[in-house]
Amino acid sequence: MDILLDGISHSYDDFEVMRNITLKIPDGKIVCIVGPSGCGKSTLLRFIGGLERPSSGSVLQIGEPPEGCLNPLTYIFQDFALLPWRTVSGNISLVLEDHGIRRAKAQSIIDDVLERTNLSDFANALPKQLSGGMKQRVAIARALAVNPAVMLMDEPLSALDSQTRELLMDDLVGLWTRQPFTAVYVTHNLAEAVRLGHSIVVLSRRPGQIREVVHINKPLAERHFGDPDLDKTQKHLWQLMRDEARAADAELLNA
Ligand SMILES: Nc1ncnc2c1ncn2[C@@H]1O[C@H](COP(=O)(O)OP(=O)(O)OP(=O)(O)O)[C@@H](O)[C@H]1O
Repeated sequence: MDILLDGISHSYDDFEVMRNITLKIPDGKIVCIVGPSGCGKSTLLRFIGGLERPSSGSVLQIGEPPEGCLNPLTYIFQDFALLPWRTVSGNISLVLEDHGIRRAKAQSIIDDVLERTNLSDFANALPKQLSGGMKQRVAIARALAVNPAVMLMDEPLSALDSQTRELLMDDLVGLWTRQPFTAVYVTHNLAEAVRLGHSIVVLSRRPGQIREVVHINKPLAERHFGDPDLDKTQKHLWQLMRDEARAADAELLNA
């Protein structure tokens, strides 16, 4: 299923947040969204997820969700959002219970997503026993369990230290390579964007408008830490963003 954002503009009363965003999220691709603080990245994600409606323009779903999809648009947040009293398995089974899926069918889905996220040995652990990186793996496994059409990822790695972020990026690349998924991935981190994005949308400061969409053709599995091509793209992204980020920073300070 593709998602098309068609001419999205939004204001909160007379506070204009974004202007005329038109963008396609193609099936099976990861689209990263970067831009200075306050340019409307999370707001755009809420529009795609249907949690809020834009003042004008529309979010169109083109085509059918994948077979067995329980929840077409599924969020992954930076704070993991796990229930502390439920085990890893229990946290995943919760989203299946919501859809009336229990017992053997639920167990086979849980086993599959735990295996795909290398969590099989931690099925009975409680969140408090897990590191931040492991908790985020559980959140990813939980999202995969509903076989979403599109994963909406809002700064999913930003609560983690840099080594753990590297490991999780490798995991996401491995997951995508084994079974491509569609994602909109909001991040402040340009290194994440060039490692994970098939395309990277650079927004201007508020009101957020698309400044440029950068496409990266190198397969995800061939992108590595310190890759000179990626470094070049990252520098280009930073050049696009630097002045906007500085202006946005000053704007927030003066608000
Ligand atoms: N419900 C709301 N009511 C009023 N203003 C809002 C609301 N939600 C967001 N905003 C404002 O809209 C602007 C865009 O917010 P948003 O959180 O989407 O930006 P962002 O690009 O994700 O920011 P950051 O990178 O800092 O997370 C901000 O100025 C924010 O204060």
